[in-house]
Amino acid sequence: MVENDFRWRSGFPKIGIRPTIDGRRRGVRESLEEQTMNLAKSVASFLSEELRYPNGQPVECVIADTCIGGVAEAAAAAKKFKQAEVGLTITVTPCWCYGTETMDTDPSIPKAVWGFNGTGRPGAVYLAAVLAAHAQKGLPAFGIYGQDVQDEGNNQIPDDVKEKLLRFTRSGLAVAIMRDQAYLSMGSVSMGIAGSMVNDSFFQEYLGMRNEYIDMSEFTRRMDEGIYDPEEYEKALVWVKKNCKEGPDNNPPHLQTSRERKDQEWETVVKMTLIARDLMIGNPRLAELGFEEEAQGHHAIASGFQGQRQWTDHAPNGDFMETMLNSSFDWNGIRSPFVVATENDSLNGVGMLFGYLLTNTAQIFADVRTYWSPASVERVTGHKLEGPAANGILHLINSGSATLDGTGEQTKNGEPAMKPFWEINEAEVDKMLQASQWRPASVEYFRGGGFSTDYLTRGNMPMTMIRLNLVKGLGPVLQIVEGYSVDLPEDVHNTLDQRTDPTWPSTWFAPILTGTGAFTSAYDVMDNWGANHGAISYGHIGADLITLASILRIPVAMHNVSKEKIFRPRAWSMFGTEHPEGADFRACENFGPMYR
Ligand SMILES: C[C@H](O)[C@@H](O)[C@@H](O)C(=O)CO
Ligand SMILES: [Mn+2]
Repeated sequence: MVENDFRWRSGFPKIGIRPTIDGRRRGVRESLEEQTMNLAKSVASFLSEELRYPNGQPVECVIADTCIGGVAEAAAAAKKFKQAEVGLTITVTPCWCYGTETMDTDPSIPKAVWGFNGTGRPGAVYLAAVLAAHAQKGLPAFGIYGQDVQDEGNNQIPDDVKEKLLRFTRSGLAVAIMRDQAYLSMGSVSMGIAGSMVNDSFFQEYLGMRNEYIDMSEFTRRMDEGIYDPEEYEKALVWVKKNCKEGPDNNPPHLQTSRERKDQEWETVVKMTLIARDLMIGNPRLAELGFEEEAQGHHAIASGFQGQRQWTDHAPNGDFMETMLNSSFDWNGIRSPFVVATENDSLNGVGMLFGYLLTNTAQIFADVRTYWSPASVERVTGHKLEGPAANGILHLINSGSATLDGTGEQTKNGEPAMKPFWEINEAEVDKMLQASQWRPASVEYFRGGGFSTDYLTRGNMPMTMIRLNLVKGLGPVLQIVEGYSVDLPEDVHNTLDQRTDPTWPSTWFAPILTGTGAFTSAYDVMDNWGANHGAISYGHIGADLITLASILRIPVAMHNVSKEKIFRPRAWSMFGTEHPEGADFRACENFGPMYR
């Protein structure tokens, strides 16, 4: 297992914990000091036990040096947090304190307040007061308030509070980690796909991210001039020849290429993979080889490769490169996955980045290609869809690349899963490789050849598919659908798969239906989808995505997450409570993007 330290060399943001207190000395404050600080300590140790950074290390919390009873102590905490690179704050209190005097006022930091629901000196009343101040000052904050009254001195964190603390922290950390990182556009617009017209204002204002750009000719230059680590290249090629099974050539005989040509293409795609990674994150080996500038990389936490068509009309496609980088392992061993969008669809890349930062797991990039109604499946195959698939399925099939984690060959409690890299073992890597073939690319599409990743995702995985859209006049909008991957009988899959391109990776996806709106039927899900692509994450993470989107002020236009799991800043309810979806749009518009 490799911890890719170089990628994360700038470190991770920390979580600032702010114990606030009633500032009155000679009795009140003294009686609360210990309890308040203990509450902060228990939140800090709970979060560090539960959550990890993308490199697998436990998240780090920083607690203010003193309880915060007034503005001087609030300022001292803010100073300490700045030095410690705190990226989000959680204020905790068991008592009444003075709202605007103790609050965190940094507009670029996601914030939550846990007001202990006690009897003696209830923190919940401070919570209400400070959240009113946050609303009034346009600094939205999340309010956490346990359902049940706790006894004074009881520092146990109730389960409902834990769930909210985790949801806020996962989302707040995602926001803080992506901030100041870059999206690297490798190439430009692919086949007129609007998502690959990188919108730098969106990245800058909503995500706090930078944009980097290179022309795809940079790959040619680095290959021609040998700007990659030759030792790693040899190692990679040996590993690929041994572990990546080349599948049958599906091209019509007159388009099939020679063995010699295919071998050359393998060499090229392996070099492309090294080069794309080095472009994203840099590589100290390049400096040793005399390429100091290239060794720096583009500080990219996500990227996209245009591929089609200028590159793929002439050179091997990016499928191997995209798949390997998006997977949780390569020739160097098990490691955290990268985020690389196909067709440079930067908006899908952002969807993948959201899913990755919330879960630390690899993300599937796919075309949302076909809605198969139960009637069509029966007409074409004679098979009647059943179980979660009974209402129809979506064929998620990408034009040749998707993370190998998407095979579903990792397991959790015996069930197919996609896990953070530190939970994946070598046997699972082997199974993912065994379940995948590398099919010579369909030359009618990809004149330059290459190898497409071919696998079928195992069924019964809980999955969440999302799409970020940009709408002129409105801005970014997120769509979320939770569902399951589905197993089809082998012959049924083969018949349906043949209709698209059998050399590509396939996932059969059944959305969870609610019977209303966009979730009336699987057809309605597809019919409301905002674009040709979706980013798919393991697990039902819709609630975390909703929280994340609210921090970034990105409204959610469709989701099938149950009401009780939705957690947004308290001020959202000031925009209406009967129809939270409309309130979300109004709140996001009112507060505007995080960074301006
Ligand atoms: C090979 C084809 O051009 C595909 O790449 C194309 O249909 C898409 O993936 C569109 O999103
Ligand atoms: Mn596509």
